[in-house]
Amino acid sequence: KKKRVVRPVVYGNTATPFGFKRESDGHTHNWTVFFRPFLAEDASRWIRKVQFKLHDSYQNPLRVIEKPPYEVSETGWGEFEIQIRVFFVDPNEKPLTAFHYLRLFQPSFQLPNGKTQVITEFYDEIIFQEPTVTMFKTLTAGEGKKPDVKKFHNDLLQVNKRTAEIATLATEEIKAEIEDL
Ligand SMILES: Cn1nnc2cc(CO)ccc21
Repeated sequence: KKKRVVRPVVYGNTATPFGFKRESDGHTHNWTVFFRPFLAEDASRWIRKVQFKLHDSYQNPLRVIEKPPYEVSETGWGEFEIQIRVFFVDPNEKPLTAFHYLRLFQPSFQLPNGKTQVITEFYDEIIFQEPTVTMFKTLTAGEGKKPDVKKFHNDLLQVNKRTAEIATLATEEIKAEIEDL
């Protein structure tokens, strides 16, 4: 019987304008690109490292993050595609590649402190087909934990609905597994 585990994840970026164009290099924004599990769990138990491939004209454009939080903060002036590669602890799991188009100008939100911030988040799910027993234990250890809602900004309802669906699915799968053991 297929032992499949689904892990909800989120990736995207935030950006804040300087409010001026920096004389030295023409930069106008601070930004942070990130990849994180949707549930508040210690992702380093199943994620070995995350690579963010920036625009080639950045200093050492391939940024490797070995422990959470898996994010890169930079300054810049333009929007461009960032390749995100997620490497797993389980050597049998091949790396996941995702693409995120860095957004500096919208969708912009007014933060409680009155500051304007661009926030863009994409919700995705990593499907582990037939993980090893160790991996299965590690992956299901994060089950049912509440998501770190404070970090969420958009389509929260949709994300919650989907998460509930996944939790139900995963629970059914685990029940079926237990019957099969
Ligand atoms: C495309 N873009 N936008 N902002 C950038 C900043 C650098 C580093 O000075 C390189 C490329 C950039």
